[in-house]
Amino acid sequence: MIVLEGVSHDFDDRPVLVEINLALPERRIGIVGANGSGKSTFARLLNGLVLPKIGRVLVDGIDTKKDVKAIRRKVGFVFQNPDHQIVMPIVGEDLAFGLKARKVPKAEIASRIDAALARYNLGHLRERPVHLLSGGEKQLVALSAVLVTEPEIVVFDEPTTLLDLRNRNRVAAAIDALPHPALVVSHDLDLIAGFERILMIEDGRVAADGLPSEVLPFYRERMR
Ligand SMILES: Nc1ncnc2c1ncn2[C@@H]1O[C@H](COP(=O)(O)OP(=O)(O)OP(=O)(O)O)[C@@H](O)[C@H]1O
Repeated sequence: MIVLEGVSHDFDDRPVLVEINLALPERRIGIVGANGSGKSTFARLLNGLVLPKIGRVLVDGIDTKKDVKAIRRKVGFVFQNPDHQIVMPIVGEDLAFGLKARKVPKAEIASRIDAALARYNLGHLRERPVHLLSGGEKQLVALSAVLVTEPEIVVFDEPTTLLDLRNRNRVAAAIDALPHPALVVSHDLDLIAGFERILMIEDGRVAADGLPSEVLPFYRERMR
């Protein structure tokens, strides 16, 4: 479980997150908020991409400031733009990258990549140059590259924003089918409407926290 204790963060003395206290045990948590409200920063705190200036973020009791390597192993992060995440030119190489960094044996790397690509019927893309993939394929490859490292929790930062409707639906189905607990930052309210819990961030604070049926109508009203 992820816990935030008295978390505040600023960039160049400009407050971005203020006094956040949360325990996040649910399997599906959505995070909404206006542009610039602090959602990405919040998401990045959860796997140590951002370390809080004040307070602590704990993942299964481990402080992100104390053991960021362990946190990265536990919490996978899927970026809004897969181009910011995919580092190798060929799909299979990209999936191998994180496993090599974790010193996974060669034979196991091959079988884990096969299994990860098979999950989304992407096996035929294994030798494909990344730049030839469609947006939806790229996002699913980026998700596969995270899942192949076997994280316990997955954080998504606006995973459907860049996608057309068909690809958005593929990624939504992938998130839905994921056995992992997932936290999803999104402006796509349909994507998170079936989640267990929604956090609404406003000016760096948690302005609403509850069921989608409570928080989403409130958020829609705030955005009018
Ligand atoms: N690395 C950084 N350095 C300086 N300022 C930053 C940095 N990252 C974010 N900010 C600023 O912090 C504020 C919150 O940004 P954040 O990306 O967390 O918002 P967001 O809610 O995810 O926005 P959006 O919906 O537009 O993606 C913004 O004003 C942004 O410009």
